[in-house]
Formats: sequence, C-alpha cells, structure tokens
Amino acid sequence: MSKIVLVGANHAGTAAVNTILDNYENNEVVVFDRNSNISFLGCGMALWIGEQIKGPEGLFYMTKERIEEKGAKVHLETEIQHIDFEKKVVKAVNKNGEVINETYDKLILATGSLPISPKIKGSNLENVQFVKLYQDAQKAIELLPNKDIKRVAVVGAGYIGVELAEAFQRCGKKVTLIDAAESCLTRYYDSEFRKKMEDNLRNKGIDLQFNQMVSEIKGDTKVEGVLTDKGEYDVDMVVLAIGFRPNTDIAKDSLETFKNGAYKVNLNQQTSKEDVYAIGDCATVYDNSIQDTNYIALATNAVRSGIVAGHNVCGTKLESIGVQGSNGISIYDLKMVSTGMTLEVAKSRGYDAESADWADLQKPEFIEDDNTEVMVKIVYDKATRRILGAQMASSIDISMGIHMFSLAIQEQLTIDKLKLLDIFFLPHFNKPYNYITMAALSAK
Ligand SMILES: Cc1cc2nc3c(=O)[nH]c(=O)nc-3n(C[C@H](O)[C@H](O)[C@H](O)COP(=O)(O)OP(=O)(O)OC[C@H]3O[C@@H](n4cnc5c(N)ncnc54)[C@H](O)[C@@H]3O)c2cc1C
Ligand SMILES: NC(=O)C1=CN([C@@H]2O[C@H](COP(=O)(O)OP(=O)(O)OC[C@H]3O[C@@H](n4cnc5c(N)ncnc54)[C@H](O)[C@@H]3O)[C@@H](O)[C@H]2O)C=CC1
Repeated sequence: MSKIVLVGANHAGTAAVNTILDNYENNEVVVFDRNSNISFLGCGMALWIGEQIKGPEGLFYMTKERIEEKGAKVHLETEIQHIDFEKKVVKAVNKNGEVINETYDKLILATGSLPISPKIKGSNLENVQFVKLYQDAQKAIELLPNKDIKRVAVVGAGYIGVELAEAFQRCGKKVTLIDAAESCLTRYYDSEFRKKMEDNLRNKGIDLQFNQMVSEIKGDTKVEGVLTDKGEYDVDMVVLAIGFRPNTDIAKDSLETFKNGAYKVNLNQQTSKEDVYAIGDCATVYDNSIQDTNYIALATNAVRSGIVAGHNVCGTKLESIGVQGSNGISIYDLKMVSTGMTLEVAKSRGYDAESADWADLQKPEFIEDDNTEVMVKIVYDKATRRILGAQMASSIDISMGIHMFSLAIQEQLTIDKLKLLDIFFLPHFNKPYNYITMAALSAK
C-alpha cells in the first residue's frame, strides 16, 4: 500500500486519480486543488461565450463527490504552498487559512499552466480579461450584455484568440484580433492554410491586425483602447491570449526543468526525483515529430500523461509512446487540423524538409450535394523521407484523416509508405484517387 498525493485535479490530475482508483486497490489517495471546481473543459469556453451551447453545465465531467465515492480524499480551494522533498511532506493551506501537512510516498504534480501575462501598462484595468478558468469565462459572459462594451480586442491569434474572436463576433461585438506574428495560428499551419483562416475571419467582419506588438492598454480605470507599435485601436474590452507557461513555481528550484520551466519527465512521467511524477501542462512531452523533448499544452496530452503516471505510481511500468501535438480548430464553417511540424517549423529546426500538397473535391464530381474541397499538405524530410507533419482543411469534418498522419509520425513512417496505402473508395466518402493518396503520390 502506498500513499499517493496529487497536486492539481483538472484534466491531468483527474485522469491520474481515475486511473489509480479504477485499477488499483488499497492505496491512500489525497488530492488537492486550489480551485473550487475540477475538470472544466476550456475548449467549451468559446462555444459558451458565443452562445453555441446553452450553458456551462456540460463542460465538467468530474466532481469532488464522484472522486471521493471511489475512495480518495479531495481538498478543493486548498493550495499547496510548499513541498519538502527530503521529508516527503506537502504543505497545503485552505481558503480558511488552515494548514494541512500531508506526507506522501509518491507525489504527482498536475499544476497545469498559467496564461502568459504581457508586461505592459494597463493590463490591470477593468475589462481586461484572461481566459483559462471557468471563473474567467463567467466574468467574460457577465460583461457581454453591458451595452458599453461594443468593441473587443483579442490579443494573440493562436488557438484561444481565434476561437474567442469568433465567439465575440457571434454575440454582436466588433472584434479586432491582434498578433505579433504575421498571421493567425502560425504555430500550427503554413501560410496557405493561415490565409484560408484569415479570409474566413475577415468575411465575418473581424479586423485582423498582425505583425504588431501591443505596448499599452489605455484607459483611466476601464479599458478605452489598445496601443501597438503600428497603431491605436479604440476598444472597450481586451482579452489576452498570448500563450501558456507551465505553472511550476512551487518546485522548479528542486526539480530539473525544460527551457520554459516545465518539469522535465521521462517516458514514465517521472521527474528528476524518483517518487515525484509530473503530468499535463506543467510537464514536458516526448515529441515524435522532432524525436526530442518538447512542451505542448493540450488537454489530450494531459489526459494521456495522467493515465501513464497513474499506472506507474501503482507499480505497473508503462511508458508514454510520445505525442505529435495533434490539434484541430473549427471556426464558422472552416475546419482545420494539423499534427507534427509545419513546413516552416521543420525548416526553422534545420530539417531539409519538403511538402506534398493536394486540393480536390472530397467526392467524385457526379455527387452534386455536400461535396466540398479538401486541402491536404504532408511535410516530410527529403533525405530520410520520414513524415514530419500534416495539415488538412475543409468545410466538412476531415478530422479522422489527421489521426492517420499522427500514427504515421509516431511510427516514423516514410511518405513512400502512404503512396499505395489501402484507402477504401466509396463515392459517398471519397474518390478512387483520393486526396491523401494523390498528395502522397505527388511527393518528389
Ligand atoms: C480557452 C481554452 C481552450 C482550450 N481548448 C483546448 C482544446 O480544444 N483541445 C485541447 O487539447 N486543449 C485545449 N486547451 C488546453 C487545455 O485546457 C490544457 O492543456 C489543459 O487544461 C491542461 O490540463 P492540466 O490538468 O495539465 O492543467 P490545468 O488545466 O492548468 O489544471 C491545473 C490544476 O492545478 C491546480 N493547481 C495549480 N497550482 C496548484 C497548487 N499550488 N495547489 C493546488 N492546486 C493547484 C489548478 O487549480 C488547476 O485545477 C484549452 C485551454 C483553454 C484555456
Ligand atoms: N483547439 C485546440 O486544440 C486548442 C488548444 N489550446 C491550447 O492552449 C494553449 C494556449 O493557447 P493560446 O494562448 O491561444 O496559445 P497559442 O500558442 O496557440 O497562441 C499564442 C499567440 O499569441 C501570439 N503572441 C505571443 N506573444 C504576443 C504578444 N506579446 N503580442 C501579441 N501576440 C503575441 C503568438 O504569436 C501566438 O499566435 C496552447 O497550447 C493551445 O494549443 C487552446 C485553445 C484551443
């Protein structure tokens, strides 16, 4: 029997605690989270703000009570403030100021990430909003009916920024989307895909302001405008979405960390201390596309790493198979999915990379209804022929296609292996010369 203490009970923590309690008996499990809720799906935030779902109720999939029914002790609104790794004790303080000192045999850190806060004047003004927690979405939603808030600047045109730009536009706000990079979604897509998303956003009246750094948020007490190195925009609300940083302040001086401060873990999710595991957004991942350690903050990685750690702390040796950073986005009618590296990222990392591209109708021309274009790009290494990444875009759901590319990268397949891959044909789904085969065959 082991005593397992878990710090953080959102996606990674919940996955770990479920794995432990569903598969192993006789462990003492104690869970701490400083928030009042657990398992909030941030991915539903834009749908909630944009009124595409009725409310937030369905955005939670686990409660303190359900975890406790399975046998763990859960302390919510209780923050871990110190860890003594020698004595193996965590010091927790609850919302009433009471201190709990809890010993552990195995410790799992699942403290996640925090939104990056730009060091600019005005970031503490009223109506400046971060978007991470359930409480952040609640605050944003409370502001929406306010007639004085007509114009919203979203800073950061990554995944959160683009999703929120759509959400605010859907509820009648005039939206300006600002990014330091030359376009939106630069981490995930090459320029031809980004152009599709840019056109999609512009068509809905979203003002795109790229290649500029925000230098100040203007206003006396409330937001009145945003200043960048290229211009000034009159707005009533600012949403900051410029990326996440790992939340590792409680142990970054005691454990080995990655260049961005994430806890470095091995394939068992073990940190530099044998009995301490780290999972989710506070930890590194092994990235099969670069064949090296990386930092990729995604709920999917959080869940998988939680499962791996859950088994390992209970004595079953299980190694992560690594990740590809597979991701997707759906904005109005445009769906885009990607995995691994873009061509730009691959080249910037020094690969002699090339891409095989194809765009075609999904189904044969004689299918006149629901037949739309699909765009696919496969990135590969010219010397080794290894597939490094893939991107797809369409107005239909092409998400299952990207999972195949994800597996191909995981298994280090070459582009040539895809050329004659047995892909079935049925006019309802695709063409005999389907877009994946055609893209692969076009590889030089
Ligand atoms: C708006 C939005 C949309 C997103 N959409 C997607 C999506 O579509 N797909 C996707 O894969 N990912 C998405 N993500 C990313 C995803 O939410 C994160 O990758 C995921 O939440 C990571 O889970 P985690 O459990 O590792 O960390 P977190 O969710 O950050 O949870 C960490 C937990 O630790 C607790 N904690 C922290 N410090 C302490 C402490 N000292 N003591 C006690 N408790 C502590 C926190 O209260 C929190 O509950 C989105 C994120 C946001 C904000
Ligand atoms: N659909 C999905 O899978 C989703 C995933 N997520 C994940 O959550 C995490 C956080 O998301 P985001 O905050 O959107 O991060 P992100 O990394 O996707 O985007 C951040 C954006 O901010 C820009 N930026 C950085 N500093 C800036 C500055 N000072 N001024 C202006 N722009 C600046 C960057 O160029 C980038 O475009 C990511 O890991 C993301 O993948 C979030 C939402 C949806």
